[in-house]
Amino acid sequence: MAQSLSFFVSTSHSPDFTHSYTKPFLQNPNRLFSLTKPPKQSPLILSASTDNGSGFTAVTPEYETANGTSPVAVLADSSSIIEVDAVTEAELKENGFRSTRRTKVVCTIGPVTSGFEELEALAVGGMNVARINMCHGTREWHKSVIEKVRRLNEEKGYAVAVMMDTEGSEIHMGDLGGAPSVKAEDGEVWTFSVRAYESLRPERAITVNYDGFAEDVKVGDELLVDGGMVRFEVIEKIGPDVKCLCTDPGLLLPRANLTFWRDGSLVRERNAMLPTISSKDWLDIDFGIAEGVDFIAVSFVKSAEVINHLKSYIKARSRDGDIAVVAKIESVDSLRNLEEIIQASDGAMVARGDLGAQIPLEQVPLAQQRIVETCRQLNKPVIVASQLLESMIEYPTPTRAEVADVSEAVRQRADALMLSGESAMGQFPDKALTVLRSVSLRIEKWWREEKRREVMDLPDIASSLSDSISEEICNSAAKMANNLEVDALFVYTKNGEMASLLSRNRPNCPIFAFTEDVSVRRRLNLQWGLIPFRLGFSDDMESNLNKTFALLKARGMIKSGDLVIAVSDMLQSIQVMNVP
Ligand SMILES: Nc1ncnc2c1ncn2[C@@H]1O[C@H](COP(=O)(O)OP(=O)(O)OP(=O)(O)O)[C@@H](O)[C@H]1O
Ligand SMILES: CC(=O)C(=O)O
Ligand SMILES: [K+]
Ligand SMILES: [Mg+2]
Repeated sequence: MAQSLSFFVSTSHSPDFTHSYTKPFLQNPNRLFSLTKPPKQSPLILSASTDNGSGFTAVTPEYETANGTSPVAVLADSSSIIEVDAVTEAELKENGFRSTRRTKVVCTIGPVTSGFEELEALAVGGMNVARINMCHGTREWHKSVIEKVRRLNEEKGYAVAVMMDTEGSEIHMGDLGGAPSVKAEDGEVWTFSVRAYESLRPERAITVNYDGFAEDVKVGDELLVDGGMVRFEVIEKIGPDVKCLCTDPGLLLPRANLTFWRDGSLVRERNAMLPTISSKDWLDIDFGIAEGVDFIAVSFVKSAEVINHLKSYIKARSRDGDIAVVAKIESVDSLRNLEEIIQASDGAMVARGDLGAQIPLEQVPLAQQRIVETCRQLNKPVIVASQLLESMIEYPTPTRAEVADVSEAVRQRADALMLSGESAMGQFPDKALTVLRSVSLRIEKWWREEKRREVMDLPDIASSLSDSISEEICNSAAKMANNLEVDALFVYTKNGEMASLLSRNRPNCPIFAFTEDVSVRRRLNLQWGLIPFRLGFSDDMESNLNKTFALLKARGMIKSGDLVIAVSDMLQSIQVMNVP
C-alpha cells in the first residue's frame, strides 16, 4: 500500500542537512526515499518524521553516492527501522523513563468516539486498546471503527489493539424501540414477553430475549433490572406474557440485564443452560477473526470449557493464529470456577456491571481483588471495568468516590482500566481519559516512592524447563532492576512471553518490549508497564543492543549513561550495561 506523506529528513552526521520530501511511503518490507544531497560520513543515522508527527529512525546499512549532486538512494530494510508512536516518544523525551504511565487504558468506542478524529484524540490521550461491544450497533459500524483504528496505527505509528466484546446470552430486555430510556413508576403493571414488539411497542411492554422466560419464572418472584436499578414482582403469567408490578421505580435502559430472584437468591434454572456463546456470538466471532481483532472478550463465561473451545476454533480459522481470548468475570459461575477459567484464558476482565447484578454489591470489591490477584499469579493480564467514572457521562469532573475507586484498581496493580459509557456515549470522553491517566500516574509514583521494596509472592507457573528458565530470568531481572535502580528493562521477544513475565513482576522501571511482530506489539499494549516497539532483530544480542541504542538515541528516547538490563527469549540471556 503506497501513501503519499511528507517527510522531514535529518541525519546524525550533518545537522545542517535537513530536507522535506513528499514521497510515496511504502509499507513493508522497504521504505525508499531519496536524498538530494549526499551525506559525508558513514554509518548514517537517518530520522524521518512525517508531517503528521509519527516517525521512524533507520540506520542505513550502506548508501550509494553518485558524485555530489545526484540523488542518493537510501534503502532502509524493515530490520533497521524502529516503530513507536509520537505520544510515547514525546513522553519518554520530555519526562524521562520513570514517569511513563504503567497502567493501561481500554476505551469502549461508541457513537461519540467512532470518528477518525475522535479516535485519534483518544490515542493521543493514551488509549491502549479500543473495545467494541457487539451488544450494540451493526457489523458494518464495527468494521468501520476497526478500519479507522488500523489506519491510525499505520499512519501514526500507534499500537492501539482492538478488543471485540461478545453479546453473550444472558437474559436481557429488547431495545425499547429506539427510545433512550423509559421510566417505570411505582405501582405500575408492566408486561415482559418474548414477543418481538419492534418499533410498535405497546405502552408498558418489554421484550425479553430468552424464550424460556415465561416457563422459568413463578408468581411471587422478584425481577431485577440491571441488578436493582428497577424492581418488579411477578403477579401473573398469561401464555408468553408475564405481568409484573413495579415495586421500586427507576429508568429502564435499552438491553438492560434481567435477573429473577426467589426467596432471596438468584434463580438459575434453565437459563443456566443458555450457551455462553450464542449463534449470533459465533457469527460475531467469525467477523472478528476475519477483521483480525487482537482480543475477543467473552461475556458471561461459566467454565473453562467454553474458553478452550473458542481457542481451538480461533486456532483453526485465524490467519496468523493469534487472537487472545479474555474471559469476562460477571456471573456467579465464573467466580465459582475462577482459577480454571483464568488458567485457560489469555486474560480476564472484572466486568463489575453485570457482576454487581449477580452478586450482592458489597461483595464486588472483594471479588475484584481476588480476580486481580489470581490473574497476577497466573500471569494473565486483567482489566478492571465498569462505572469507574460513571458520573463523567454527564459531568466534566468525576466524583471523589470515583477517583478513590480508580486509585484502588491502580493500587491493586491491575494491568488496565476500562471506560464504558464514559467514552462510548458520554459528553466528556477525553476528560475521562485524562482522569484515568493522571490518577494512574499519581498512584504509581506513590507506589514507587513508598512501597519500593514490597514484593509479592509469585508462584512458579512454568510447565517446562525452558519456561522455568525464562521465568527465573525475568524474576531475577526485575529484582535486579529494582535493586540497581536501572532506568529501563529491555526485552527482545518473539511471542511476547518474556515481556509478560517481566510485567508480572511490576518492576519500578518501565519495560521496553521489542518485537518483530505487529500483532504481538498490539497485544502487549494491554499489559502493565510494557512500552511495545516494533523492531527487527537477530540472534546476536550484541548487535541488537547496539542497533537499539543507536536508534533510540537518535530519537532522543535514551541517552548515554542510562543503565539498562536487557533480556532476550532467543538466548535466554540477561545483560546489564550503560548506554554507550
Ligand atoms: N456501538 C455502540 N453503539 C451505540 N451505543 C453504544 C455502543 N457501544 C456502547 N454504547 C453505549 O454505551 C453504554 C455503555 O457501553 P458498554 O459497552 O460498556 O456497556 P456495558 O453494559 O457495560 O457492557 P456489556 O453489555 O458488555 O455488559 C451502553 O449502554 C450503550 O448505551
Ligand atoms: C463490561 C461488562 O460487560 C460489565 O461490566 O458487565
Ligand atoms: K458485551
Ligand atoms: Mg456485562
